[in-house]
Amino acid sequence: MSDDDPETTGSDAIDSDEKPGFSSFESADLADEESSQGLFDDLLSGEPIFENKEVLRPSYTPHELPHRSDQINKMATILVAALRGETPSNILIYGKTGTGKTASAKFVSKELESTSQKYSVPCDVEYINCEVTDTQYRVLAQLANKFIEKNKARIDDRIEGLEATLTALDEYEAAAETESEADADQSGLFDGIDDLETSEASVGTGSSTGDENHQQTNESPDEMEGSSSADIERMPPTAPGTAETDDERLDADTERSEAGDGIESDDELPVEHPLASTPFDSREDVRDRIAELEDDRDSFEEVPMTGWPTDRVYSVFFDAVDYDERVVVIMLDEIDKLVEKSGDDTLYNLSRMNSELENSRVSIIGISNDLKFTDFLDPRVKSSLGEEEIVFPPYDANQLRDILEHRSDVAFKGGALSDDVIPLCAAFAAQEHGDARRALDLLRTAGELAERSQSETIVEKHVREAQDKIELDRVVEVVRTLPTQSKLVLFAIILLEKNGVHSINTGEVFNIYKRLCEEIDADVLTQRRVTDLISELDMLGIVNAVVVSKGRYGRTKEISLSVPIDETEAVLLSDSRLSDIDDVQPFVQARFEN
Ligand SMILES: Nc1ncnc2c1ncn2[C@@H]1O[C@H](COP(=O)(O)OP(=O)(O)OP(=O)(O)O)[C@@H](O)[C@H]1O
Repeated sequence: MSDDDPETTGSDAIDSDEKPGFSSFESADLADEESSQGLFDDLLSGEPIFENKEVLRPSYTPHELPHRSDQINKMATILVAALRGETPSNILIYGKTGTGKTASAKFVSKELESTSQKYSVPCDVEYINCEVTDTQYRVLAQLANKFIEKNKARIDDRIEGLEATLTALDEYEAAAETESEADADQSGLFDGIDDLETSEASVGTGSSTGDENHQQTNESPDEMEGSSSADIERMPPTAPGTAETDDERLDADTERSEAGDGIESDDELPVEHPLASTPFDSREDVRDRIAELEDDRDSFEEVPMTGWPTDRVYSVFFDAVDYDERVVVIMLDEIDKLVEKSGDDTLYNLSRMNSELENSRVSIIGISNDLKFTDFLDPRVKSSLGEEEIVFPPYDANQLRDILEHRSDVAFKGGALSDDVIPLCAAFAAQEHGDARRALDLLRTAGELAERSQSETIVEKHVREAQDKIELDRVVEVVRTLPTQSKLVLFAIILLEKNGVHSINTGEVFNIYKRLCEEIDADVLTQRRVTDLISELDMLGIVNAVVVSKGRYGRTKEISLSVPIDETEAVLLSDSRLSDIDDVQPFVQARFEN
């Protein structure tokens, strides 16, 4: 069938349906074709620069991670314990943003899961981004629900397997019965002298059956066993009787009968009783187990995203993890955000779980770009979590070049990059702090800018423009999402700078800030709190605040703006609460003049 078929059918159906709306839409289409202004034509006609832009996006997980083999190997050496059924040490991964921590950890966990499947060792890896899931309740609820889901899926698989066993058992018994009947018929056919007792015995599991068969075929018991074993080996165990002769079937039954109670134990005999390699003795046992599993499945109650007491959530999570024998690796990315937002209770609970778990074992991988976050941890949590530490150093320009070259082969059309583009992107990102994400962003943005300007190749100019654009986008985003109080503090600094004040100090900022608050009826924070907000702006890279000593007058902060003043002011004024503040300009000016 061609791809076009459904479309053709679709439009036919529309016509015959006599829907005036659709018909006129179709004719409008034709009209548009003629009257099109070519808005998109020009853009489409330019040879696109990208072959596959997606590989430059942060969401893309690369198959190779150049310059991270040491860290990846170290993680693998620690986590291999999980594949041996042991508990791997907890790992803390540190490194600045964009140094490949998440990508490497995800790569290793993917390998771990696939190897565990290959060797049928139960091992689960769960990834949680604590920037999004930042409270103990949410972390535990998310983990609980993931494990409940996994448990349910495993239970369903098991039930399916047990139901298949029951079906096999039905078939097996039906086949056995048919053979016994055939046996009875044949006994009659042969010479009509077999006594009733013998043919009855062949229906059941009596050990005389074999002798009966041997008599029927006039073969010695030894010859009989030899030929039947070979034939049985070719038979599928779940479908007895499909490809075998009646004699072979009888032979198989004979063997089973000799093994006692219908369950085969002889290794040489491949047609097994469906329960032979199971822990079950009877159909009833299997049914009981299915009912038990169904009860288990129904007993799992998903945790709502709010509303339960945390200890209940923990207990559901605990039971869900311990339901099966397995090693569980919990990966907490941006773990510092979790500690910052809600303390170290979650980590405390997770790290002491192993002493209480009966079936499973838990190991934690924490990922952080804040090297100091462990200072806020309870010493017990700190030592348990940091059993192994792996540091991801920033990439240097050469390493970033390698990373970009790997990606650009797939991302761009041949010849789309001029020679200096990758080195420049790498150099810019290395200057920043060796951030591969930034380098990839730069390359992608440079490509987009080149595409937009209908250029056939990306050149140095595009990279520089991309650098400015990314920086501005970042500032705009950071400023736009600041809380109102921080916006007011920042606006105070902007007004001071605009009025030519250099070496701005906290007192000056506070005075203007106070005035601005009054203008828009906002609460006025204390000077100490305003000092904290200035430090936060400094950390975000929006202002630069250096502490300078003023001799016997003590120390003070000198503040200056680190971002483009006009664009930042424009973003602040786009906030509806702050937009009136423009009017206070004369007032601010007046304060400087006296
Ligand atoms: N060695 C590498 N090879 C290829 N791509 C890499 C490498 N290191 C990082 N990257 C890419 O850089 C981007 C950022 O990497 P990643 O998310 O792993 O950084 P991170 O250290 O976890 O940063 P953050 O702390 O900000 O989360 C991703 O797109 C990733 O694919």
